[in-house]
Amino acid sequence: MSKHTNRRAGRSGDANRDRPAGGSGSTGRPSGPRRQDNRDASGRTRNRGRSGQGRRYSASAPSQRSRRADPARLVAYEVVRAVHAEDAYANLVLPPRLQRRRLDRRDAGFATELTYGTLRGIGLYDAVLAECVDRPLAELDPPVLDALRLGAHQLLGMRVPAHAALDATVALVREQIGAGPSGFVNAVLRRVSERDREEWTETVAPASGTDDALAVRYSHPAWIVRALRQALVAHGADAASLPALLEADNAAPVLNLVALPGLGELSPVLEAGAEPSPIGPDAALYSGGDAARLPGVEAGTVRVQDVGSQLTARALAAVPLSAPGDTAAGQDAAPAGHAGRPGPDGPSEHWLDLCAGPGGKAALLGALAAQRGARLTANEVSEHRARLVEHALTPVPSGVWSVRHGDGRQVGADQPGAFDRILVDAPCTGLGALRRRPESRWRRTAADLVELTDLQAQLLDSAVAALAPGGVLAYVTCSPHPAETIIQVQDLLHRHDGLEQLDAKAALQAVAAGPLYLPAITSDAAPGRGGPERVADAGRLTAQLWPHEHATDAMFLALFRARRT
Ligand SMILES: C[S@@+](CC[C@H](N)C(=O)[O-])C[C@H]1O[C@@H](n2cnc3c(N)ncnc32)[C@H](O)[C@@H]1O
Repeated sequence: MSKHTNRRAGRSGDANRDRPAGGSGSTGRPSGPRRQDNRDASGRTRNRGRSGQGRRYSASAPSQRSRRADPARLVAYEVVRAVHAEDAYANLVLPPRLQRRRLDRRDAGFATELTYGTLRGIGLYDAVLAECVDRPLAELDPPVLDALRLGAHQLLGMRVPAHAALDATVALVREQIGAGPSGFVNAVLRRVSERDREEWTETVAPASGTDDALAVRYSHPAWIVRALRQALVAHGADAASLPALLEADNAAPVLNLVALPGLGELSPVLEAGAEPSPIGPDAALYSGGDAARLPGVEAGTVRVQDVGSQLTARALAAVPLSAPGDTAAGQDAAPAGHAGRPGPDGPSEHWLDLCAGPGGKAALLGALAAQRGARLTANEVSEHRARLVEHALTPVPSGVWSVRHGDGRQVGADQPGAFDRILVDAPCTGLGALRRRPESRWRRTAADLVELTDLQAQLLDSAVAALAPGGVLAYVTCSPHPAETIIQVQDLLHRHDGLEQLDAKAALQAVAAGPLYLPAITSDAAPGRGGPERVADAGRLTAQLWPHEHATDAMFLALFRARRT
């Protein structure tokens, strides 16, 4: 037993469940029943106010009634609770709560970092807390556990001075949960504050450890650590960069912006303090806080969008189609100067975004289509997200685009051979965008892969059916998982002889504003489906971006052209 385990707070079998061991720091006893169901019918945890609905504590010990939760920490607490008790998404519930509490920019920044950092860091913080509490964390009241996690992040992730982190968290617990647990929380956080982050990390997850230790150290589920290791190898990257990738997942991403081609202006955004992106054309990086105040953002002509996403959409728009009579297009993916412009007599191109919601890539494709004289159909299965796509496309001239609300798997049957360029930005595990969705790593399971890869394959088959002869298909995921990327591509080529794979690395580099590091995949690293060379070697022509390498989401791109027979 480590030095710390015998100083754990709270004793098994203690009559007062959330009371710290040894009594030090205890500020009161629970006044309500010892254990009751503490969730209401909607899954919300309640500890105050209603009889028969969970543990109740006195709101505050008399001597401490004046100490209130500060609004920034209260917002973070409410959001973390909503994520855990109601399956809410932090990025959706945080902004309205920041507004409701009227937090100024500084406090809003603090609340955001506290919320997101706590949610990302739960793996490490729970391992630390488990060293400080003498019962399984699952036995703690969920609101108390969340308050401890918020305290741990302030102490170990935000370098808030220990006295401030403790006082403020204890005041929050006293106000929101009750005086009894506040003593317990105080005692546990004191134990946490006895070591800094490095010391705690070495204690709970030694650096020389296995993938399981890496999982704790970098606060990822172990199955995701293993999947990301496999993904790095499969995509030709260095497996030794795994810690850097995991660390990048834990950093708040800098805001990425794009000025829609022909519609938005980047220079006012740069004048407002944004930096030009080194790799995205007409793209900028902004660390100055609320993007809504930047010129063009409210009008939707400048949009918040990951630069990796931007590049994949631009690559699809730029690759040449093959013209009638052109049978030797090969893997040429260099952009044609006038790709997509209507020929003197021919009809304009028709583009399809098969899985368009919420509309980030559709907006960029719509703007590019408008410049090229092409039309865009943006399809989305969810009605709510289809409305978001319409909203995203509002700045694009109305004759250019239309939104289709329906299952993408039907489009191939409904409109065979109708589209010249198709984007399949498929629903995926999102393992490449973990930094953006702080709670998602804890919600996903390896079992999700089965359903998602099946859906991806069906959407791809539909897209192939909807592709015109000579037309181009882009398959994009925000996951580098081999099953969702290279293996999915191999299976697609296996099913469709008429597809010719294009060089996605070349296509991505051709549209980028600066050099991209896109390592070659050696055949021994490629995950195997075997089969003919065009299938077995399919990974070689795909492109994978990485957060730790390109400061983008881990976007995957594969490109195909429908052969003319
Ligand atoms: C990765 S997101 C697309 C992101 C989008 N391209 C963007 O840049 O904003 C995948 C989308 O596919 C949608 N989707 C899921 N199943 C679908 C289906 N069967 N047909 C069409 N869309 C589907 C989801 O609702 C989700 O909006």
